[in-house]
Amino acid sequence: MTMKKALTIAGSDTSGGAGQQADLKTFQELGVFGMTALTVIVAQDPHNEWFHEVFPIDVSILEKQIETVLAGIGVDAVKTGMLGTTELVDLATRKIKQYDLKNVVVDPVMICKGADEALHPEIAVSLREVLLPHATVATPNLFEAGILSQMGALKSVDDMKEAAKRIHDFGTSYVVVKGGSKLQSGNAVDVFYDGNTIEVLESERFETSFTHGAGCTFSAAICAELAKGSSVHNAVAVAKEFITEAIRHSFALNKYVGPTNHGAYRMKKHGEAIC
Ligand SMILES: Nc1ncnc2c1ncn2[C@@H]1O[C@H](COP(=O)(O)OP(=O)(O)O)[C@@H](O)[C@H]1O
Ligand SMILES: Cc1ncc(COP(=O)(O)O)c(C=O)c1O
Repeated sequence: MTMKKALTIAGSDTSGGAGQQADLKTFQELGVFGMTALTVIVAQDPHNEWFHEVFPIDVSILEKQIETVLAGIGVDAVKTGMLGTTELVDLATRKIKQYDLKNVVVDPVMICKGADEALHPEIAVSLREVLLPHATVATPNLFEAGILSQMGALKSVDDMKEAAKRIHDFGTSYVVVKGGSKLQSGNAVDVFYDGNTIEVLESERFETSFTHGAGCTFSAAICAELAKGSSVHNAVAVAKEFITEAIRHSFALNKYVGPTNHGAYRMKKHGEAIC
């Protein structure tokens, strides 16, 4: 059996719960061979949960990494995470077009959990006009969907539906707007739009702040399922189940950071005790 392959073009989260570390763990858990192209390195102040420093890498180095994978190996699906600068957004898009990639998941990361301001507000324009037209699936969170759709703060499921439609209009085939724990709702609500029908995806919502990397994990699960040949509808359904179990069993690394548990979905499926 040939193993399916997925590439993440994303940042490094040194603490291991988000970014390409989360993506690789998720690919592995879902039985897909993961590869990486590093865009930025994120360092957090260990004594201040709100402070993030982002160090973008040189565009030519990202290009060499992407070429290593796309020219030398090939992929069944690709996802983008934190891209950090307009130059890195442009390069990632150019490569997606050059290699005519089909299963492209764009997680338009503009913010780290806990913050309330975009890390790189200037990349909104290139995400909207350059990258999103080439996305098979886009997975903005509530904040990112508000910026990309130019609707400002989204406060209701109806706002999320409108934002999903506007983002679809940029050329993205499928859009998932993640309400997560930001939306005032009893459940964890996401909105899924396929260009025709809007579906509201609801799951149990956990009272926890240990959701570091939830969005990365969710989009990586979609990417892994697409790599294995799933339809987008099925891939999103598996990803929702994957992230629900991962958050149900999330845990603290220290008093600030708690990642999701990437092994929980597999352990539950195999009837194993979840640790
Ligand atoms: N507290 C929670 N309980 C259950 N599901 C959650 C919770 N927080 C987020 N989710 C789910 O995790 C996924 C990622 O959402 P979110 O955390 O909002 O993304 P991001 O990390 O991009 O901000 C979504 O499917 C969302 O509904
Ligand atoms: C490299 C990187 N990408 C993405 C994110 C976004 O993480 P989340 O999935 O919690 O939104 C972070 C957050 O710290 C990060 O460090």
